[in-house]
Amino acid sequence: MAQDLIHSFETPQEVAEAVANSFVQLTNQCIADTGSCVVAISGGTTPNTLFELLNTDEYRKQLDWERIYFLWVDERFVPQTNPDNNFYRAKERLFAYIGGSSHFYPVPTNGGTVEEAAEAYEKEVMMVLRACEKDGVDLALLGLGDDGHTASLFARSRALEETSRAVIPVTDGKVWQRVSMSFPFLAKAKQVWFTVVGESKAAALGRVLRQRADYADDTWQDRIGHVLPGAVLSQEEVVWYVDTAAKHK
Ligand SMILES: O=C1O[C@H](COP(=O)(O)O)[C@@H](O)[C@H](O)[C@H]1O
Repeated sequence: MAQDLIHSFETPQEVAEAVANSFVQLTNQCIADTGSCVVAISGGTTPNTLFELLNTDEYRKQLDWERIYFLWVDERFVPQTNPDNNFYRAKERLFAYIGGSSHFYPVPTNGGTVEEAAEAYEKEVMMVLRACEKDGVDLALLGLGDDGHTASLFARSRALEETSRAVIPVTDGKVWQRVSMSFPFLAKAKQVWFTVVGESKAAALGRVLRQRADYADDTWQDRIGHVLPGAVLSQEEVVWYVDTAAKHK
């Protein structure tokens, strides 16, 4: 039976500090056990504070940057110079500073079509996993939209019908065309952590947590179509880092 472990904090800053501390512990343990740690980072603005924290002296020196491989859970199909691009935000806050000592793999969005970008990114993701001798990411750091979407997997999207591909183009999501890791792929993540902050998320978080409790005995496949995307993943344990404003309802 799947279980949700919910860590609540007063402020978004405290949430980010808790995630950063767990991130240090998990990546170091994973590297000690397997020689590497493959992390898939959420899109959106919520991870901004985490990126900034990881780029402080305190955290920079606690992380084994050369053995952490950063992938993106999802990306908006806009050039990497566009402030709406998820990699752009992470680069401005973290990767431009960490530079050569880290391995990071942004989604290729600077040309071609969204379908080509998804195909190319899937190959890259598989190449990283092969090199690290893993069949899924060690950690998926996810967020939650006001509408209950996670990654770029939206309720009623065709993307939810995917059964085999790891990375897919999403052309029926919101605002942009997008590239996203699929549920079949995210279902193989060893650890799943959600970070959810702000009052605008309260209604979606409340619904998602209720659905997760109602469907706790169901597989992720059986949940599709019945629950919001944030309630689909059914790893044995899913960890939530939330602030008071998001947990309010
Ligand atoms: O579009 C997206 O939205 C969610 C939430 O974004 P945020 O800006 O509220 O943090 C995000 O988790 C997802 O990865 C992203 O593509």
